This record gives sequence, structure tokens and C-alpha cells, in this order.
Amino acid sequence: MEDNQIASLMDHNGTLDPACDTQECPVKQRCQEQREALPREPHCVICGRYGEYICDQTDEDICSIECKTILLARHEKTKNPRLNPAPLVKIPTNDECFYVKGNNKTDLGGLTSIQIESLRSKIELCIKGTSVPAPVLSFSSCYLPEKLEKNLESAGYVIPTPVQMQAIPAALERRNLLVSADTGSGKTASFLVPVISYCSSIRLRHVTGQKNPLAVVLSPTRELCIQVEEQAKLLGKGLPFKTALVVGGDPLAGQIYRIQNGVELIVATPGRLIDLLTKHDIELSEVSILVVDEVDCMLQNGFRDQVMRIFQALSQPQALMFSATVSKEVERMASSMADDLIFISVGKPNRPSNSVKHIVIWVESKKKKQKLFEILMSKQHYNPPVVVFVGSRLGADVLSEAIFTATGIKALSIHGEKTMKDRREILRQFLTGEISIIVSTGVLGRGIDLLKVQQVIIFDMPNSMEEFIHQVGRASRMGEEGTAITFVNDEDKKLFRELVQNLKSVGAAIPKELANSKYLSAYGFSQPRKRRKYGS
Ligand SMILES: Nc1ncnc2c1ncn2[C@@H]1O[C@H](COP(=O)(O)OP(=O)(O)OP(=O)(O)O)[C@@H](O)[C@H]1O
Repeated sequence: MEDNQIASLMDHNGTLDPACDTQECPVKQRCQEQREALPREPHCVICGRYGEYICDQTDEDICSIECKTILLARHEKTKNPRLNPAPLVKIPTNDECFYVKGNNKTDLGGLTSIQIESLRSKIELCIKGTSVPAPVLSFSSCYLPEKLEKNLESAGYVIPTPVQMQAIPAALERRNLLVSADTGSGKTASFLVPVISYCSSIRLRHVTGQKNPLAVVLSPTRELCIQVEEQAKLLGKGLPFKTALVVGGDPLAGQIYRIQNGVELIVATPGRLIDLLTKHDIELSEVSILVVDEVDCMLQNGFRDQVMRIFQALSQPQALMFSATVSKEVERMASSMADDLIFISVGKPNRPSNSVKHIVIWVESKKKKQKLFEILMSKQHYNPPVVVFVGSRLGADVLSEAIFTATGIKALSIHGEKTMKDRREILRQFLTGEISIIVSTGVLGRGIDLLKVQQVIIFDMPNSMEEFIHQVGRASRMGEEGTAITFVNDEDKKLFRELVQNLKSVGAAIPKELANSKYLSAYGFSQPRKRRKYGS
């Protein structure tokens, strides 16, 4: 090894190697020679192994000369993106043939920095953070395991969506991310692709030993967890990638058994995961990625303490945080949780989806049912399958029965009081077209990919504009057109200001009762003042 290479690597104690005070232990040349990091030890910023050394030029933790070279090349590339990507390295595997460049790094796809900026602006990508990798135009530029690429293709994912173009390469570089993108824009695969890629590459490198979980996805509802786990299974098919679902309602024993038999990913609701960790011996010390889906909801009172407990129980995992609605407050909390965070936002943040046609109807509470029945019986306005959102569990049960009695259309209700078995069965019937109307509380409001939903009816306005945006988002996935019909009256006055702003931003008509409401100005929204002329 060159003297200057040795001199340019420092271990964390300021000596050459922490394992011995003498210079007998040579500096590790190759990343494969380095061991995995133990809890609370530094991680190599390139490959995630034990970050035994500090790079003298960047002050970052690295495990070997090899990773230092990649790190410096990466810095160089950010300064000069025209440089050629490093050559491909083929690594031998068991049943899986997959290629990595360096250590699963993405390349710049030959794009110049001007092209990168122009691409970002075309797909309305807004980035905050340092050394952000370039977006990719295809999944193949990410050097994913071959089988993962095939699975993406089989799932119909031909090209990445805008959020995937930027979030996947950044996550593959093991960066902490906060991502805000429209409902239905493909955020789930934005985190699952890097998770599956990371987990399977670790397993392919270390074929023996205990298979402790390597990644955790936290989601607020059981339905969402089920959906994420199903998508993870689909995309991870044929790879060394097993999943465990940890949610309330399903027997705990089965969940523990599955984890103890070796899984790569746990998809969990926070409460149930804490339950599992406190009462049972589940080893999470190897978890290197924590995904917090619906992060705005997860950092609110109620979930925040649980999420923070899980985060602190892990050893400095890479944090990937996603939602369609990310406020400044969430941005601040996320930055305090994760170092050197990249904030990616796609499109106009915190706005209802543009692909949804909005119809807002002013209707007094006691007339809402009648109005709903009229819509459901009108050939022109009823566009099944439909999700009707209401504010309470009882309301959901009562309304679903009333719909059947008044219109003859079978409707089922779904809410947190129903058993997991019932909730699964109702979703199954809905997805297979056996029933065309679901009346739901907020449980289906977030994330659930009700693929064929054409119409959402917001019967009761939710408590916040964020929830409204998520509920409306169920009507349109991947830019397909859908309709959201919202009932509004004076009982929703607290949301008038934000509602009007949001509706204006997507060009929706505003009912005159809402536009002229005294509560608009009472809650701080007023018409622009006429300019007064001075001096005449
Ligand atoms: N690259 C892609 N090509 C084609 N379809 C895709 C692609 N990525 C995702 N999809 C599909 O788009 C739909 C919406 O994706 P997804 O559920 O991940 O949206 P989301 O952004 O998480 O929405 P929400 O905020 O509502 O949770 C899904 O049916 C998914 O299978």
C-alpha cells in the first residue's frame, strides 16, 4: 500500500487501527475484508460496514481503501458530473446473478449537470441537501439485482415515476431522505426498491448465520402495512428477501415465529412493534434501514413517541421518510432525527392531486344522506367503485346500511373496530368488484391503493386539510382521472380558509355559500384589499 494512502486514513482513535495499537494490523484494502458494524459503531458511508477509519479529505466514516476511493470519486463526480462511471464489477452469487457498480451505486447516466437540472425542473423535482445523486431515467441505471428489475417489469413498472427517479438513487446511496410527493405517485416502490436491493445484497454476501431483520417499514394502519408487505413480496420474489407483518389483530405468536425463522424486512404498525420488542426477544441490532411511511401522521402526537422509541432502539439506521403532505414542522423534526438529510419534493407540495376532478357541494348536515343517495342513483354522477369517507365508526355502519335500503346498492363499512379478518374480506370483495361502495372512516384515507376507485365522496370533512388531501388522493392513482365529491357546510368552518386555497390551486369551482362565508374572513382569509391612492 502506498504510504500516502495509509497516511490519509485515520482510525477513530487517531491510530491506524483500533484493533491494535501497533501498526501490525494493515489498513483494510477491500471492503469485503471489513466486518459488519456493531450497534453504536460508525458505519462506512459507502457500504454500511464498520466505519473503522475517517477519510482525511471528507471527514466521513469509511471501512477500507476501496470505499475511500469510491467516496472520493463520488465527490469528484458531483463536482464534475461528466466523468465516466466506474467499471462494472461482477460478483459471484448463489442462484442470483447480479451486477453492482462499486457498491450498488447509481451512475449519472451520462447526464451533465445542466441536463440534470433541466430534468429535475421538467418533472417538478425540488431538492434540498448536499451531494444529491442525479435522478435516473430507468430502473436499469440503478444496478439493481437482476431479479428485482425483472419483478419491476412484471409488475408493469416500465419507467420510474418522477419521485422514484430521484428517491431510489438517493436511497441506494444510503442517504437519509424526507420525500414529499402526490398521493398515488409511486412512493411505496421508492422505498421498497432500495430496501429490497440492500437486504438481498447483504444476504447474498453473507449466506450463513442467523437471519435477523435488516429493515423496518412503519405505517400508521394495518391495511397500509398489509398493502406494503404485499408489494414488498411481489417485488422481492425470487430474491433472498422474506417479510414479516407485525400488526394488531393477527396472532402475535405467528409473527414472532416468522421473525425468529429469519426475515429481512418487518412491516409494522408502531404500537404492535413496541409490544413485540418489550415482551419478546426480537433482535433488531442489524436493522440498517428504517422507513417511516406517512411520516407527517407518524410524527404527530399519538404516534411520535412510539416512532422515536423504535428509532432510538435501532443503531443509527438510514431513515427514509415519505408522505404526500409534509409541513415545515415535519421537515424540522425529520432533520433533527437524521443527519445530512436530503429533502425531495415532487410537484406542488401539500396540494390535492391535480388528476382529481373536484366537486364541492354545500349541503346542510341533515340533508347529506339524501344528497348522497341522489348521487348514487344518478347515472350521470355515480361512477363506481366508490369510497365514501365519514367521521365515525357508527356513522360508517349506519350509512352503509342506509345506502342499501335507499338505493339497493350493496355497501359495506370499514373501520378500526372491525376484526382484521373482516377488514381483509371487505377489501377483497371491493377489489374483486363484488361490492362497489365502501363507507370508511380514516382507516382507508392514507396510502391504500384502491386501484380501481374512480370516485371518492367526502361525506364528513376530516379534521385536517392533510387528511382531506390523502382521502381525495384515493380517487386517482398514477395520474388516472378520478372524481372527488366533497360535502361542506358551516360545521367545517375551521378548514374553510385552507380548503378554499387548495381548491383554487387546482382550479376547482367553489360553491357560493363557501366563497361568501363569514367564516372565511373570521379565520384569517379575506379578499385582497383595494389599493388606496395616496397624495391625491
Ligand atoms: N414506476 C411505476 N410504473 C407503473 N406503475 C407504478 C409505478 N410505481 C408505482 N406504480 C403503481 O402506482 C400506484 C400508486 O403507487 P403507490 O401506492 O406507491 O402511491 P403512493 O405515492 O404511495 O400514494 P399514497 O400517498 O396515496 O400512499 C400503485 O398501483 C403502484 O403499483
